[in-house]
Amino acid sequence: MVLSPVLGKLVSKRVVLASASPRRQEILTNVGLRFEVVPSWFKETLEKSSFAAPFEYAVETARQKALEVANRMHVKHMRTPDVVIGADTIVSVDEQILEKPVDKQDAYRMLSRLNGKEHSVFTGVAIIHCHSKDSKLEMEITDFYEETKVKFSELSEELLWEYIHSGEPMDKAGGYGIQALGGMLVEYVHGDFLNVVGFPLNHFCKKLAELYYPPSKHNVQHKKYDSIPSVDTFENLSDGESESSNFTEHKGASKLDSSGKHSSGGVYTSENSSGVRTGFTVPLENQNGVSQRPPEVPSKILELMDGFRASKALLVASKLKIFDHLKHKGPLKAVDIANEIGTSVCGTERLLDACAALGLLEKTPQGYGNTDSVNTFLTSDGEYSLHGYIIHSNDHLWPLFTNLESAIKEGSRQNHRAFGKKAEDLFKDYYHSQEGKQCFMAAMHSIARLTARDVATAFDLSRFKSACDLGGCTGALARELVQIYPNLKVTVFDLPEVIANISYFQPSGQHTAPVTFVSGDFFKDKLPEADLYILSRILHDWPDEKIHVLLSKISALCRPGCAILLAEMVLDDEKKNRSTALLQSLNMLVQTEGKERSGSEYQALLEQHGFTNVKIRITGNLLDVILCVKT
Ligand SMILES: O=c1[nH]cc([C@@H]2O[C@H](COP(=O)(O)OP(=O)(O)OP(=O)(O)O)[C@@H](O)[C@H]2O)c(=O)[nH]1
Repeated sequence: MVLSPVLGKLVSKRVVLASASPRRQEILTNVGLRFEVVPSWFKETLEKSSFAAPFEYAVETARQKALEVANRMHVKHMRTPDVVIGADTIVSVDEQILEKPVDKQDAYRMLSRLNGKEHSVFTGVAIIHCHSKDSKLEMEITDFYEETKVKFSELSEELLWEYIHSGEPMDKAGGYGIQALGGMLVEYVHGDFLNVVGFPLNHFCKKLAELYYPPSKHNVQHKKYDSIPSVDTFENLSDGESESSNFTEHKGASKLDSSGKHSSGGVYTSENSSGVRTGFTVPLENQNGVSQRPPEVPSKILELMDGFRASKALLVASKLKIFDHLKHKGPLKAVDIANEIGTSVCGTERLLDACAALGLLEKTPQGYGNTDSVNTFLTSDGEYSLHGYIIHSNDHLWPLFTNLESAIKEGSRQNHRAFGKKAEDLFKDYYHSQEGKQCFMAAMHSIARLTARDVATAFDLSRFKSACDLGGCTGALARELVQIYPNLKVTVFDLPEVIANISYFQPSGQHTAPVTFVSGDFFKDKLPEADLYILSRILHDWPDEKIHVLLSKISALCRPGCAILLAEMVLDDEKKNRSTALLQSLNMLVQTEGKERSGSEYQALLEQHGFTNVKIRITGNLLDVILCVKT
């Protein structure tokens, strides 16, 4: 994820959002931040006239909200959080500060003031880093604000009252919610939209970047409410990490005692002349006597270098069903999990700690527990479980990938090296045992479940009466299609050994229109007739020659107006951008004669068989979708 180097810094920390605002919770949850919500009890009653500018009021209120929560959590429960985030949003118009209206009349007064005019929305944000030392709370506080200008249209009295009666204004600064009905009142927005909604996410990420990757000294801004430091892209930041890069001290953060007062002296780590935090400085000179510093740590390279370790930790934890145990019995201590699954305590503890540090598990004094996304995607019984694909990756793809070097040298698949036998046909290899068959089907099923909605809705398919999903395996996509298009009759066509095993994957107790299953080999046997032929993750298994055989068979059955829907990872034409798809192409190299292709390559293949009007949708999910029509 693009922002992960910055937000990743918070993954292992206990983060608390000191706000009851559902909008702030949503904005931060949407970017994957995990935090507890502890609404602040601070009353927003600071004397407005004592602040020189409206933003100072918002910043101070945000600070007080966050300080109240940090102190309360430390004193009351002795559960000191690592980071507390507070925020306060106000509207400023004609030198007046507007907060949330107290009643409908108040909302009317506010909205009348804003009517037909431009106003400013300020959100003040405070980020407090807490440390408990000798049971005393030490805090380092960073604050900032963001301003967005919003202009209201000229609105009639009637419209204002209609809006007020909707109830929406009551818990919103300035008496409107730009993200909902209030959006209709707004003529323009200059600046960060989310700032108006209640949380300036962009500035927050930049502030984190500034805190965790301090700029070199000549860039440091000293003014209290100075401009945002320039950070080009978050992903390019070197995180210079190792464990020592946890927040220590930075320009712009002031050290506070538990009363919120600034204290002198402190825990500053030293900064060398280039602003790099070090414990001590080693002078380095090259042969010419010019002093040199080693280059910044290449975090992206290090991450890739070690990526296989993280993958394997995830695969092994899944294989050992650790996530399943934690879902049903967690939180559990390492020793209890080790006893449950029959593993060593020392090894299990290391694996659990690694999974926690990777953000998969939560580690608390009660033990280890799953995060929400692990419950959804990594346990074997989750509706959108990837467990099947993970086991396939561990047992099948991993051994193949260990032979990638040979695959590159030889340009061919490596089943013989990985599994000690000559590869026949891709599917014969998988289906040689009942276990292999079910493992492969579970893998395909889990990807199909996760992608089916996006594939089915990438284009409007409502004009088609019948569809045939060639190689449709367990019917996961077919079922999604009949749900979305109730008039569509869908047939799944797959090998007899697949059809014989579909009962394991049928949903229980769901009353959806039935899907028909027909067994056969799409290269050899007669295909069912249909208006729409679906090939989801099929063409990438095969070389061009085989694809031509299949497409010509389909083309022969298609009348004009019939269509083909492909679901594949589509490469960009220059083959340089989509790393997931490019890595998938290596995955096809180690095990098949197929490959991933670009949109133009698919278009060329399809057009040779009379399928034109090729449209491509990049879904943002694992599979992209191509629709083309027989002319
Ligand atoms: O367009 C929109 N403008 C503002 C909002 C919401 O308004 C409130 C602002 O109030 P405040 O900053 O005091 O925050 P509270 O909701 O009281 O929560 P705290 O516990 O943090 O004090 C805020 O919720 C904005 O989201 C909006 O929704 N749309």
